[in-house]
Amino acid sequence: MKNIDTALVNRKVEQAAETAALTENKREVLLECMACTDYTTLKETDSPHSVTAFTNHAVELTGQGLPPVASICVYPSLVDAVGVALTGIPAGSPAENIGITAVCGAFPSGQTYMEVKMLECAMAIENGADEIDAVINVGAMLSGDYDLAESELAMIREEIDGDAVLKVILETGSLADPELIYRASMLAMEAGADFIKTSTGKTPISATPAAAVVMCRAIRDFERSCSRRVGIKVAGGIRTPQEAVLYRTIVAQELGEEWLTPSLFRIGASRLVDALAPRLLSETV
Ligand SMILES: O=C[C@H](O)COP(=O)(O)O
Repeated sequence: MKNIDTALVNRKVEQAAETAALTENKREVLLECMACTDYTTLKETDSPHSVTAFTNHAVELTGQGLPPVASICVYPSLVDAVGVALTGIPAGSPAENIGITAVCGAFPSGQTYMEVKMLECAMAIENGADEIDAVINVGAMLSGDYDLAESELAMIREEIDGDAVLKVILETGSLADPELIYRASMLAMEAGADFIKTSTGKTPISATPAAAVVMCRAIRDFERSCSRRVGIKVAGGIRTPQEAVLYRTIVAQELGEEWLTPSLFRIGASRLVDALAPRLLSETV
């Protein structure tokens, strides 16, 4: 078990906060945060009609000169509605690059049969999902049954094969212990995750800067030992441009500027775009 120096993690967060404060009003930084956002709607009230309007809004923002978000993130049953809303985008439009993320595997609890989880992933992909966000077996992690947690993720990886990007949600607020967050990060990457993601956004504690630092350290160690780059997605409770810039700064500080691309860094958020877009459109930054 890796020993995590919590005092060092806290110093890293403070250091990132100081750097972030210098860049949080820079237009190019905010544009980059927008391009790395998985624009998310995960509400019990969502419907084909509401996610169509949600998707159209993201597309319209590109027409006003803002970058396309990385993906639209929805429940699996709404993937096809997003797909329909995205078809018909003229070739060459920046909005063409918007992907579709489906939260799968009995999101957010993950508490169902493996067969159901795998079927849900397969159906989401069949309906047009490019990316799957699936939660780790948090109960298994907390009970010390790490082999079970890893083998379940490996089964999901095998099910989706190379047909979609796999983001594994660690639910860091529930794992709480930094050493357990590090271990969960490592086993998710060993099971084949393309990204590790902090949280579902459905628990009392979601993304925290300290958890992001620990995950970045695991990503760095994993790359050193396995020569594979894994992305990080921070998600849950991120509403303001300042928060987004803090996470971006943590990623740059811990992993390097080369991680600041949608293929290695995502911000999962339902409200961030509504805060970023007016500022960027009013050109006050
Ligand atoms: O996966 C993304 C999260 O559910 C988004 O959480 P949020 O609604 O707090 O932004």
